Amino acid sequence: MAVYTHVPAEEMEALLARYDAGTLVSAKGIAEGVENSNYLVDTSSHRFILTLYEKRVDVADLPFFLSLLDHLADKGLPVPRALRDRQGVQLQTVSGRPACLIEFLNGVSVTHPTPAQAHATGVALGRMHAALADFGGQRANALGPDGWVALAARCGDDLDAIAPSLKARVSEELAYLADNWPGELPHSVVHADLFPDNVLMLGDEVSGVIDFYFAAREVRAWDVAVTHTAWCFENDGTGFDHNRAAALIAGYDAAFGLSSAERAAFPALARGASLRFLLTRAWDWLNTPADALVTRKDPLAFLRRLDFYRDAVPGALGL
Ligand SMILES: Nc1ncnc2c1ncn2[C@@H]1O[C@H](COP(=O)(O)OP(=O)(O)OP(=O)(O)O)[C@@H](O)[C@H]1O
Ligand SMILES: N[C@@H](CCO)C(=O)O
Repeated sequence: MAVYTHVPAEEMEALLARYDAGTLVSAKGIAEGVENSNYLVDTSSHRFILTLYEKRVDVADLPFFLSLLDHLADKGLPVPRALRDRQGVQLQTVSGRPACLIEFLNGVSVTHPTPAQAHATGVALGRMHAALADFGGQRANALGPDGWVALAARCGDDLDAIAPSLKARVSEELAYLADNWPGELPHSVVHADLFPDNVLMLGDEVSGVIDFYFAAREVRAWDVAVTHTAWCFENDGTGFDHNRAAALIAGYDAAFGLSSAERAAFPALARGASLRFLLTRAWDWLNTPADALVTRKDPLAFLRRLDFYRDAVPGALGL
């Protein structure tokens, strides 16, 4: 459930009055998502998403995110823009939180992707990377290699309360990545969180890519690795699906291209991707009160992925 901030109807109406967007018909809190509060807003003429930024999103980063959405939408990608009010303002304040009224895109998130859907996602990611080649926005990746070291230190000994010896396993992985991280590969602004719940699909077509709030400048192929970790396993990190992986990589390769250096580095990139989600989930696991409305995500689902990438021969990854 993700509605942290309640927005009274009167405040919703006052917000809509700033736009040429019709009058309020209904507003419903959206259960999915964990980071921000989201409402589905229907007016007499449109449907919107109202997002109130909470928790991890730093207000200082919002201009970067909003210009990124505009850049990708301008290039024809299925990315929702934050609407401008009659004064040209995108970023509003609603119930005391920074907020945006965002275009609604049709589509559903799949839970068991088919190879065709994984292929379409690879194509969408490749097109996004192509479109980002001339995007000048700058945001450092707080959840890149340095961030993992810091987050592991903040979790500290408590990691072992999640699973025996998890702290040692994380340290071993950080040491491996310190020696093997392919930081010399091409960088770009990347989505960095392209999980199935952030891709809207109609049949086998991608109708929307959402939730850019972890986007940052990083090794570009790391984004492919993040997507690989997110799309090619069962939720619990078991059951790697080679066909899905091969389809995802083929789609990306057709739309943008994965170089031989990026392929060679893929196991290390995928280990870094798995560690990123293991650590953020571990932190949330340790710091979310048991009675919170948000369902904590299982960190061990990414420990299983990490073990898989450590042990897999590169040819098994669908590259
Ligand atoms: N532009 C959009 N068009 C249609 N539906 C959307 C749009 N933006 C968000 N949604 C819906 O709202 C849900 C939550 O959005 P989102 O994933 O951005 O939330 P979040 O709390 O920021 O996310 P997360 O926990 O994934 O980091 C999505 O699963 C989707 O169903
Ligand atoms: N996609 C992430 C949540 C956002 O960081 C996860 O599943 O852990």
